[in-house]
Amino acid sequence: MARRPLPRILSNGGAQLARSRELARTAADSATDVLQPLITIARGLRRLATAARRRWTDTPKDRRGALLFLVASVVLVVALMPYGPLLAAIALMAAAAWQGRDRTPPAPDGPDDAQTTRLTSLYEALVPYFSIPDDPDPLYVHGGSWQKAFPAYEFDDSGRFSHLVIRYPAYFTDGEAEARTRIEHLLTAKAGRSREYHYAWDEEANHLTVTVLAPLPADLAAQRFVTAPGETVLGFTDPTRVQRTLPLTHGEERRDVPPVVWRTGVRSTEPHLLALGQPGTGTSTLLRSIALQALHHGGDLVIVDGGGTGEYACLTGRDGVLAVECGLSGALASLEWAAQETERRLISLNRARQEGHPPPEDTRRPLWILLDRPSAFAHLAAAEERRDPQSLLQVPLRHGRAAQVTVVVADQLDCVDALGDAVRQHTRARVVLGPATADQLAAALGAPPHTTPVDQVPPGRGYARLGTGAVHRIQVPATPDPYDDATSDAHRQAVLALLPPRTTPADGEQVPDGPGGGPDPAADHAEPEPVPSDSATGPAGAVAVSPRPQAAGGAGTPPETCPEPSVPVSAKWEPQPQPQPDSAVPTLTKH
Ligand SMILES: Nc1ncnc2c1ncn2[C@@H]1O[C@H](COP(=O)(O)OP(=O)(O)OP(=O)(O)O)[C@@H](O)[C@H]1O
Repeated sequence: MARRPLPRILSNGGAQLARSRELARTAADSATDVLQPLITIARGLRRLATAARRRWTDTPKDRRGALLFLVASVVLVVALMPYGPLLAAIALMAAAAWQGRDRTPPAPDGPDDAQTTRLTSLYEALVPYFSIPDDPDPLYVHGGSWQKAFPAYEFDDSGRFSHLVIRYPAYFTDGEAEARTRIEHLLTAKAGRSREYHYAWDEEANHLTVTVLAPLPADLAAQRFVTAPGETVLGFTDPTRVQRTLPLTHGEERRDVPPVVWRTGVRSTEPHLLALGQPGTGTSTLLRSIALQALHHGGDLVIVDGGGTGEYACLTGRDGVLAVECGLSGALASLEWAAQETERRLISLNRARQEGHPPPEDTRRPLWILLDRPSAFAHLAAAEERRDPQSLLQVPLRHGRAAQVTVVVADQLDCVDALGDAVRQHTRARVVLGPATADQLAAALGAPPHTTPVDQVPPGRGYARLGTGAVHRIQVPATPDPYDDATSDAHRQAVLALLPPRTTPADGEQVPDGPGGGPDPAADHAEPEPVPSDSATGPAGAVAVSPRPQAAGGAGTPPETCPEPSVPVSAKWEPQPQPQPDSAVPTLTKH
């Protein structure tokens, strides 16, 4: 079915709203400036009236007559004097202006004692890093003054730094990543490890600006995101690094949140994605979130789950989901079909181009291949002397972009050695979730983040980098498995609402229904059916790989443990330039 574009107000409504709010705020500020004298006099008159009323109530009743007589006499004298009423009005306005003045005490000029102690201790800690014995006029010296070293600082209500500008001597090697990292670690320790900091090095001015980052919202649930076809929201980030915002609902509330949007398709510069993380940090949740968005935009999905824990059962048999595979045979069959389908699309596209026709209809529907923990299959395939399913990703990874085929791989950080070369070289969009060392982040993303990772992070929190772009902090929207008992009801309903309807079964075919409308996990432990060899059958037509429920620990289910790495445990992964036009891709290579 043809899709109509979103109305303009929905596609860029967030930006318009933000602009209108900004205009309203500017207008209110200007009006307040112009009306400030009137506001002051009105406030003073109110204070004078309150004081007069208090005086009247405090006066004993037997003296009120005399007081009233005195006031009446003064009013009479003023009224009879030449220019008396005018002078009285001027005097009243002056008194009101004086009474109505802003009486908030001015902020103290310098830091208080506790703040001075913090600044002094930080200065002393930096001395060994920012001084050399031969410096005739050292900026940093033991017992020296911090005033010249810290030109700007701010503290929060708890007395900790919220913003700090640090000057450093020109001979400090701020171009070296190691030297910077040393300073950043020291500052993180001194300013409090429980928060995240952004470090901006100004190499021209020899200034380092440290800013405390507000925690990313961790309560955003899966929902329909206002995005165009070909755009996938990976998560949400800081407003400073992203211009665009998305309107999100959170219960009754509406918020505009800056997203990290990944673009796929023929014009994408990062057509495939690799998500890494420690176990339980939310990589499967990210894949589920991507799957729901892909289905919403009319994509076809092949899901291969090496974890074998049935986390994608909710997608089985849904419109657009071609297969959800947990066993090795099923994974091999599905990926073989996906590789053939990519080739078929390429041939068809090429033929159409040569004949001067537009791309054929059956090559336009996006095909998504989602692989969770392929490293588990690598181990199993080696044990059974069968083909590693990852080897079948070569064609989709290399040529998928032109054929609207997108590959998303998720695996554990410790199992990165088991990922094939093609996966490492062709996944230019990268996400790392959960705790990770600075080295692991730099190796996986191809560049270190400008913020320090914190020790305790909620699930779904991490970093994302699209190609050679900036490294973003990211929080993945909560998209839990709706069939998991631990999932809250609100989150379950949110995910269920996003699932497409079930595929109408072909004649005689049964799509099993389990509890809660889901598939029966015990219904199929058998090896999958052979894949039709005729790959020219488009996914939009007859389903190439018939939907089947998840195997839950059957003979073909891969082990849940991570396979032994094929190189020593100390093996290190580092970014390596590619010998291709897209050579800036962060690749992970063995040492
Ligand atoms: N973005 C998120 N927001 C809220 N909760 C999340 C988020 N991501 C994951 N979780 C929760 O964290 C737990 C682990 O998530 P998930 O299964 O996606 O992790 P994983 O990295 O795939 O781990 P494993 O490989 O062990 O399955 C689940 O309970 C899930 O609901």
